[in-house]
Amino acid sequence: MRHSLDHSFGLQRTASDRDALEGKLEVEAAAAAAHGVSRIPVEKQHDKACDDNSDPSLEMKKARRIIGFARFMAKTRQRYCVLSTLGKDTNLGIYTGKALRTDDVVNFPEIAIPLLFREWGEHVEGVADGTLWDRYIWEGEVADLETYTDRNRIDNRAVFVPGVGCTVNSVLDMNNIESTHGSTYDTAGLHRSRDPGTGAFSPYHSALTTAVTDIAPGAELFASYGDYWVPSIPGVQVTLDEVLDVTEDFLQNDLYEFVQSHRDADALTPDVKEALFAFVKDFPLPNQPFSNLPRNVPWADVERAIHKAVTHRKHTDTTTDNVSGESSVARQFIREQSIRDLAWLDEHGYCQDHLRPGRSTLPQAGRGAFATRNLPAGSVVGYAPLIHIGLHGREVLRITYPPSEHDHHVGNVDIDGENGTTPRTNYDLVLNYSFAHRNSTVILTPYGGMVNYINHGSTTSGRANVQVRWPDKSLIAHVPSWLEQDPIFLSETVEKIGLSFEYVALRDISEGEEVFMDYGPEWEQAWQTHVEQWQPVPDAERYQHTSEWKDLIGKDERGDSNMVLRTMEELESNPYPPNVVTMCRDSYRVTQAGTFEWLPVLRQGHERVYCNVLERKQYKSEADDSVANDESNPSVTLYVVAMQVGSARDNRVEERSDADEVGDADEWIVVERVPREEIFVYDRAFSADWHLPNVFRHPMMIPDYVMPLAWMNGPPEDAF
Ligand SMILES: C[S@@+](CC[C@H](N)C(=O)[O-])C[C@H]1O[C@@H](n2cnc3c(N)ncnc32)[C@H](O)[C@@H]1O
Repeated sequence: MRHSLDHSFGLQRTASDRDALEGKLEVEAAAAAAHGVSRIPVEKQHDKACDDNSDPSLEMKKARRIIGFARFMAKTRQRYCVLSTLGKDTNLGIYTGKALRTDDVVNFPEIAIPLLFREWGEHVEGVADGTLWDRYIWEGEVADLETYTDRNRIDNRAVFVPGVGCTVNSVLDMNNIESTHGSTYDTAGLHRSRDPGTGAFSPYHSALTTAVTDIAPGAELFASYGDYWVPSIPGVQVTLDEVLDVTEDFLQNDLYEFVQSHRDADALTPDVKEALFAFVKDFPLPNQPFSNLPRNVPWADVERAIHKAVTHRKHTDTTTDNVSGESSVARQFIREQSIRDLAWLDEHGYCQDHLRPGRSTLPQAGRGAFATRNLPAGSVVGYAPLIHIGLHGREVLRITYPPSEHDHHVGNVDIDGENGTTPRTNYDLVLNYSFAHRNSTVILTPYGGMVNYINHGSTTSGRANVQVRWPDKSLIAHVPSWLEQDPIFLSETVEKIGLSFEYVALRDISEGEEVFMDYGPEWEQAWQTHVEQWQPVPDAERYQHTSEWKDLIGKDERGDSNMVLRTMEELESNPYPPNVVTMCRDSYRVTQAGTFEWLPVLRQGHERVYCNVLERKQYKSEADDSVANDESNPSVTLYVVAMQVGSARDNRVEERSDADEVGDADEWIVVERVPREEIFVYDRAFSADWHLPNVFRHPMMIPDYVMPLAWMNGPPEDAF
């Protein structure tokens, strides 16, 4: 047994303590929501940098989410990461140890680590190493990442969100949780003008997951990954709606019908029916619809349930052959079987909420992991399955920055000079969250809840209070024999996870204490060298991410989208930070007078063009041409902008066959009457801290005491 329910922080408080705390947090959360302290609403996440809005239903939604989180904080109790009950127990799953109500927050907010080494939706065929990663990549939009090109807002950004989002199973129309989109951009107080830790950790946080329905204690959590995502990943353990429909159709229209139509046959005894059912369930050929048939349930029970469903359907719906939804017997059994006994979870599961995130006590480290309860020496405080790369991790994780017209803004110059030809390379940020060994090509990235927040503290200094170890038995995500296989095996085994770390307390850890592990002497040496040699990039003082900058420039009571944008003339004396751009869609019409006027956007495309504000004009209304000169009359502000329409044609270059049609990127036109909400304020592509050329990159080192001999295939050519 790894831990006891009685160790739960929540249970140590009296019921009235808890209620009082819960009430207090709810009040605080509601107050925070009322003051607009919140995350970016889901509906607006595609255009994060520009606007929020004050739609009351969104405010309600925000407030409910915050209250949900407050409830979660007040009722901290264990959640688990254990075998899935689905199918044949072949993948991990997450269970709740406590009852959840709709909108409750399920977990502590997770980190979101942006990825450049792999694009969203890019499932590379035939490349073994790194392919396993395809299953753990989310669309960058999920965490509100800045785009990778300024002008196209849907380029394939990718993000890694460890924890619940990586472990949860999907039974598509049965989802009971939902990952909340968006993130909080938080550099933990570090700035590129003074801090060597800048860009060495991810600034994107708060990937919350919320319950979309009431959930019983012990129930497995299911998310919907989206039907469109799943088929592109071979063998992924997701049950599609349509597969469940086939299962249901087989159960009700084939098996049940067959049994009914032969019910007078002497040979069809109860034993024969059970044998027939068992045969189909364990059909020797891989067949997903059959593998979703109710397991560990006798046919007699299934038959009774189908009978009930069929009778119910006859009474309620005589016109369609509806076998999904409420009357779906397969779904009903999956739901029932996915609830585990709490004692069983306690015995077999790994608690995922012993740790919570917070700002590290180490000034340059960013955020860290803190104990949510007293954790005794020897107890498992965290658990993480590991995404492995066997042979070519150093190549896979090495990224090349595309030369772009904005490189000089972020110090991202080609190494040959500003107009040179050799693009800059670096390791992707996720390397800092991965383990490697000096004498091996193997790279392991943990995806358990909260463990990615654990910072380095050396054993010699006495700061380290946890260490990693291999689980001592076979688990769904840990196959001990892999520790005896060589890196070639790991590089070829890309269809499943087979390695996990346990994070074990080296001594008693008190509630609230920061948790540290020893990343190894090489890491410590590399960090010291980095700090000694670090220099800020040119013009660093002027950098401000838009998430902070928008607040500073001021907003009126209607919210960010009404932030007054500066004209080019005003910018001369009061410039934006160099990383900020203004953009809009190239949507305009030519007036009879031959001028250009904004046309309300019909094409909701994702392409943008650069624009510069020339003038702000007051009109009586958006539809009214007359300029308002009476200050006391209500009026709207519309913008006159210079729009770089040539760049829009550049955007479409690839789609054109005739190169002559391509316009001049320097072609600018003046467009009148552009509403404020159609001008977007963005961070330039590649301007965020983690793209800087002077950032620290180093993996944590796999400790020698856990490093399998079989993996030591010699020092890699490209050492870190
Ligand atoms: C696995 S992450 C730990 C979580 C990270 N602090 C965060 O905010 O996401 C490793 C990175 O954290 C930072 N870090 C960890 N321990 C540190 C230490 N002792 N001193 C400075 N930075 C540290 C470094 O940027 C390192 O590359």
